[in-house]
Amino acid sequence: MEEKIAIQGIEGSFHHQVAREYFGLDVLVEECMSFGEVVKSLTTGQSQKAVMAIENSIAGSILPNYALIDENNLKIIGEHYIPIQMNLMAVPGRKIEDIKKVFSHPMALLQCKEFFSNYPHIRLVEDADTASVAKRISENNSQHSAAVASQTAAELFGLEILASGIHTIKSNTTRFLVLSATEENRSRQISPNKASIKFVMESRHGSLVSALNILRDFNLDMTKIQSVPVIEMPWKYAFFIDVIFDEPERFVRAMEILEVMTEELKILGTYQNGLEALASVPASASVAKK
Ligand SMILES: O=C(O)C(=O)C[C@]1(C(=O)O)C=C[C@@H](O)C=C1
Repeated sequence: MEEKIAIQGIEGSFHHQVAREYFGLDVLVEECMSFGEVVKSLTTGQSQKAVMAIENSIAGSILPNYALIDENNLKIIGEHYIPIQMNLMAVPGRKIEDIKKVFSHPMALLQCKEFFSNYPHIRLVEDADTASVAKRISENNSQHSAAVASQTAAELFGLEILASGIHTIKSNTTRFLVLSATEENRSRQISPNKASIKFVMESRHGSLVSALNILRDFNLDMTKIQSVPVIEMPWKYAFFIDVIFDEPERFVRAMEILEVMTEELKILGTYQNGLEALASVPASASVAKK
């Protein structure tokens, strides 16, 4: 059976771009219209792996995705970063003054807030993904609506770009996780140098600092810490932490100690640090047309 990769969005979305860069140009994707659907596709075995955005350098973390990964016991088997270039597009011949509504994925709209503050006559409407709104505007020949999406989406669906590079900070980057329902389903057998963990601690003076000191003692370099509320227990938090390391044995030893110190410790996955690969990608790289 050919391996299927669940993505949020359709062909021409940023998730699609990631799937093609990570798995190869002829990757077989399962298009899902929400992150919940992506997870369902994995847990029901419809897809073997998935790509899921987790944070953006302008808009921040996608917190519900941490909960989805955790609650469904998904494994993080890789990560991939891409530079994100946002463009405003409409059917050919339209001007920005003609546009009354702009549709896109919520994270995409957040990344362009500053641009739209100059156009108060435009209403921003959240939608499933960047590419599907571009497709719909094209199919309906909408005269007063526009989409925020990639240049690839404009090319795929025959739209004209009214303004390019409209994201607030030019070095806009999104980090995506590669997920699987089982640990065995790894795609790359290279030894891991990054890990994502989650822990919950008793809330007492200095408990988080003691846990972080263990990471430091074992030379684990923390690249991210995210607190997420524990839903059943108001004002209690789970900490999601990413670390990079040179020696996997040090990671294993640190986890043995953290296991004892915490109420709950979960290793969400060990994988290859994707930032090293980003350094070699040109800023304008995008999905080639099929
Ligand atoms: O709508 C898309 O094209 C997506 O792939 C979704 C998504 C996201 O989930 O953050 C991906 C990257 C960008 O940061 C904006 C939107």
